[in-house]
Amino acid sequence: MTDGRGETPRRTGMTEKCGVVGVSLDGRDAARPLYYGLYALQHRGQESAGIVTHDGFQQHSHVDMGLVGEVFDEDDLDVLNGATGIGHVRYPTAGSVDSSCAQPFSVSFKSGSLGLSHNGNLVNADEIRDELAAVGHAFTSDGDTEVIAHDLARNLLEEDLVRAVKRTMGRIHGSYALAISHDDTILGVRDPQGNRPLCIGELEDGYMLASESAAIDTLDGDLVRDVRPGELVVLREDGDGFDSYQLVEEDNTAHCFFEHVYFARPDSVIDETLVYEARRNLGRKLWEESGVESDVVMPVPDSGRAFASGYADAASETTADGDLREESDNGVEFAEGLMKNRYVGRTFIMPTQGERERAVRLKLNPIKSTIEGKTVTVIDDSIVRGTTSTQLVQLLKDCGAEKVHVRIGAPEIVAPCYMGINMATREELIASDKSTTEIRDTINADSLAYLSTDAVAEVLGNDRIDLCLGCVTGEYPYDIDGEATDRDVTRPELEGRTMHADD
Ligand SMILES: O=P(O)(O)OC[C@H]1O[C@H](OP(=O)(O)OP(=O)(O)O)[C@H](O)[C@@H]1O
Ligand SMILES: NC(=O)CC[C@H](N)C(=O)O
Ligand SMILES: [Mg+2]
Repeated sequence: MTDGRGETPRRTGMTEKCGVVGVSLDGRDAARPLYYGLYALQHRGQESAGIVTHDGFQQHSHVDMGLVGEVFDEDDLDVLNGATGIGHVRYPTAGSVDSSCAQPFSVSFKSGSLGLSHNGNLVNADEIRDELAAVGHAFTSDGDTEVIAHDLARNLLEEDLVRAVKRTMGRIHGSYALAISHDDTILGVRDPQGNRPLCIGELEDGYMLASESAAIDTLDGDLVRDVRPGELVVLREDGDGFDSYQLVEEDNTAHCFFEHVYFARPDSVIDETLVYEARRNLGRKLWEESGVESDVVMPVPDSGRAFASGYADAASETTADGDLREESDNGVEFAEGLMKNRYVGRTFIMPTQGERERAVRLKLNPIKSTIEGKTVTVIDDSIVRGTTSTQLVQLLKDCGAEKVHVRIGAPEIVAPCYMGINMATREELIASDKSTTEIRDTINADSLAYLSTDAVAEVLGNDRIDLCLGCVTGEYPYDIDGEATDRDVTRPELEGRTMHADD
């Protein structure tokens, strides 16, 4: 058994949330499929990676700081024996940014062993930790994920698996997509509002769970369906199917709309929607709502690409006034005028403003001939701090653009995310205290428009109340101290262990 929990410096500015994966196979070792599954989810977390497997007798674990390709070598994978297991890639949102919070968490207790991978963020982890610590639980981290593992381990001493999970779900509040190993049984759990994604895949010789369907594709599997909000999925032994238990049912979901806008891979299907198509449709809406005639439309790579392609498509059909184009009217030209250095990752969460500004310049370089003397519309998915758009507008003007219009495929981000995405604090968010006109002036654009929140809901096929829109409305689907809510979120009082599953 290996457990390498070394220290490496924090890797910054590249990812925003965690990725989880779990597999149950018919005899074949799970380690390599888990490794490739994590590789497909690398964009969801680059601070640490880990795998826990079970060979029917004992649990094996290898967890370390770094990228998937750095954390595991052939020897590490060779000793992760067993046909079942779970994996995790982390971007920290709660707890320390070091190996003490790297996942999967492992807990051994009287009736077996547990491994737990978590994507999301609990809003009541401290209350539960205090309560469990008071009855003798020793924690090795300050994160929220270990709290879930301990609570479940404790419940498993008194209840069967399904009841124990239900009881834990009654205690934890916030967002969670979990892949859990209980000895050689693999479980998937999604929070009652389905805030973070989790799906089920069928492989040639088994079943798997993954944050995004792209991980299932990587293993040549088929997407079966999303794990439903409030559902527990138990993968059967020997990869022989899965069982489903709807443990909690809520009237409304709170799917994170930003998974579709920015976080997830465009080739993933989340809650039955292909992310690429959603982005293209958001781009089309953006043209309908705020299209502006210009010589050329260009995306801000990477995430702006699908938005710009939808925007340009719509622009080739109708004018900015909504009239059908004449045959002689060529509409607007679509051009990749900004080249991305593929070795620079995501920039918006880099720790200092200086680093973020340098990174944008390092990452994006304009092609002068597509810009000089032209009216340019640049399309991005979002403006967070305004670093990217401020620099881009300047770059394009330096290249001789006559006018620069900026169009954004999401609404203004006015408030932080508490649900597992590392957004800036209110003070850092450019739209938290500025109007769109003031932002336009700050970034020095000739015009600026964002997509409306209603358009987002319409494109994603949800009512507003079924989405988590906290970062754009300032009203959250959870009870968060000091923040407003958009629904009834009364939580049951913490009553120690008197709260029981009722079936
Ligand atoms: O207003 P800002 O604070 O600059 O943040 C917004 C930018 O950050 C993201 O890009 P990022 O570089 O993180 O990743 P991407 O390559 O996937 O677009 C997003 O796509 C915007 O371009
Ligand atoms: N980004 C996430 O989903 C993070 C999971 C967990 N809250 C952690 O910080 O480890
Ligand atoms: Mg970007």
